[in-house]
Amino acid sequence: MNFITALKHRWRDADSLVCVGLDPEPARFPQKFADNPDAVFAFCRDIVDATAEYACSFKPQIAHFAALGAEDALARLVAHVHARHPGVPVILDSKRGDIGSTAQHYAGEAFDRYAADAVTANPYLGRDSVQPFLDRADRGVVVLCRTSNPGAGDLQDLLVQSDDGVARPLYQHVAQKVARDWNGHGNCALVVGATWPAQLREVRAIVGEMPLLVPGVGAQGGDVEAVVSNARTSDGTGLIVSSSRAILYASNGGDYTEAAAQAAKSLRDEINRHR
Ligand SMILES: O=c1ccn([C@@H]2O[C@H](COP(=O)(O)O)[C@@H](O)[C@H]2O)c(=O)[nH]1
Repeated sequence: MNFITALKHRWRDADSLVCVGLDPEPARFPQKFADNPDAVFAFCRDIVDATAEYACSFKPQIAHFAALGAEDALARLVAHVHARHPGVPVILDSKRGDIGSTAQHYAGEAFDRYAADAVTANPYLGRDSVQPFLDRADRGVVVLCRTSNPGAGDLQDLLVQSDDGVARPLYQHVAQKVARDWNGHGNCALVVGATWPAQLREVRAIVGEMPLLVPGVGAQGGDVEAVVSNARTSDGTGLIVSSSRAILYASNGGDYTEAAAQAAKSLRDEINRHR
């Protein structure tokens, strides 16, 4: 089953648009992990198992593992999700992009080494840099469009001449390109931050039913109601609303799994009240 179909099944079966972000920061782990040499894997596994019933997907962020030399933990974590929670897609957040010959290896990294169902990709180098990801029709390609960070507009809002001769902000041009030209296999999605509700609405108008990965609720302060009302599709889905720190570190005490589960459940319920 391809990524987009698996995601749709999961939206329906879990009645959830919540994506649980996996951004390990050992300094924020509960005390019980202090002497555990496999703490990164063990903590993330516990969070996965506690939150899976409320999750439409998981999103490990690769830098959080690589900076710790924990790539092996990341590979085992993805394998754990596939084995214990089949049908819950894993989106590897690596934001890769390079010339085609190197991008080929980035696609191998995400889909073969880590067995991710989808990957985030940076479109800045152009279509050929994303092509190795696009070619994997069974996997998803989640292209950066209007990111959640404060400086997103520095470049993404610059006006560029689109193919139809009209000047548009770069993020709208990216949305148009991906929806009209790059999505031949129907395996694309876009990243648009929860911190930008007006832009979410504009992107939704451009891309139709294409899934949007929306980070920025929780720790970054994005408004859930504004996200859902501006960017859901006509059937009340279309969104992968990602939250990492607010779920992972809901408690650093002995109740960390219950607190994470509660945080994921309450985000799911809040989203569902508005869709
Ligand atoms: O525009 C973007 C793209 C990716 N991210 C990533 O999402 C999570 C957000 O973490 P929170 O703790 O929920 O703030 C993190 O891994 C980012 O690298 C993003 O925030 N914005």
